[in-house]
Amino acid sequence: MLRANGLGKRYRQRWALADCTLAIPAGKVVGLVGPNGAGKTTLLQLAAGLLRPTSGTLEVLGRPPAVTPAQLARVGFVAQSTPTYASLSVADHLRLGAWLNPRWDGRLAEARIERLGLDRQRRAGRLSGGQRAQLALTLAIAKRPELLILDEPVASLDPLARSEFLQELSAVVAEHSLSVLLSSHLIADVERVCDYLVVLVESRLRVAGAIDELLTAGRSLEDLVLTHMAQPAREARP
Ligand SMILES: Nc1ncnc2c1ncn2[C@@H]1O[C@H](COP(=O)(O)OP(=O)(O)OP(=O)(O)O)[C@@H](O)[C@H]1O
Repeated sequence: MLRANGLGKRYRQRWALADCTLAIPAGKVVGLVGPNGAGKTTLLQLAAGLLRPTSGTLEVLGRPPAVTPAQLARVGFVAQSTPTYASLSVADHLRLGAWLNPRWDGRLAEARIERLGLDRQRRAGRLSGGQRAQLALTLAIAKRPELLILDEPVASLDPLARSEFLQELSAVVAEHSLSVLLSSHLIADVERVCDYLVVLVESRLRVAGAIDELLTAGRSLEDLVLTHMAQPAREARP
């Protein structure tokens, strides 16, 4: 799914992500966790091709990210701000999705919008934050990507919507053997849907591996993550 070698991104003097070497097998549902400012969004944006590395190399699904339209079509990305076009209606977004994406699954998109009870004629700018997030997620899933990258996908959803979204994500993964890379501060959600864990602390990779291999008998995922977060990080430099 993702192979990084000495990957780093620097803003002026500050390394947002430093010296990250990582190989995640395809088909995993990866939970990316870490404290605020640890570099999670930076890693996701590098993987989506929205940022260029300052150092090192990165391959996503075996290729450098977002270099060709074909490669772009293989990856779905929902940013933390769940961007939509404020003046376009829900129906316009679905039409736009169909027009822009070669593998667009219109039936899936329509069914999801129906189930969420979103008014197809309502402009995105008039939706609530959670409804906008659901619309953005619908567009990303209906694109039928091989890899779905989600930056804190459930942060603005109510508890029921969050639970339903995670259930649906698991179903989509099972049905379409999709890889997922998602960041979250909610360890219980990571435990529920993810089978692979990546922990970043202060711009550095702290731990990465299959969750069932990382967890020793009797230890909870929350305990494991908190222990790694609490350990002092080395100085962040490439
Ligand atoms: N455009 C930018 N310019 C300068 N510094 C940035 C920029 N984007 C991120 N940073 C810095 O890079 C570091 C990592 O930020 P990033 O957004 O990747 O963290 P995060 O783990 O996603 O945090 P959070 O959990 O709060 O969303 C932070 O110190 C942040 O201030």
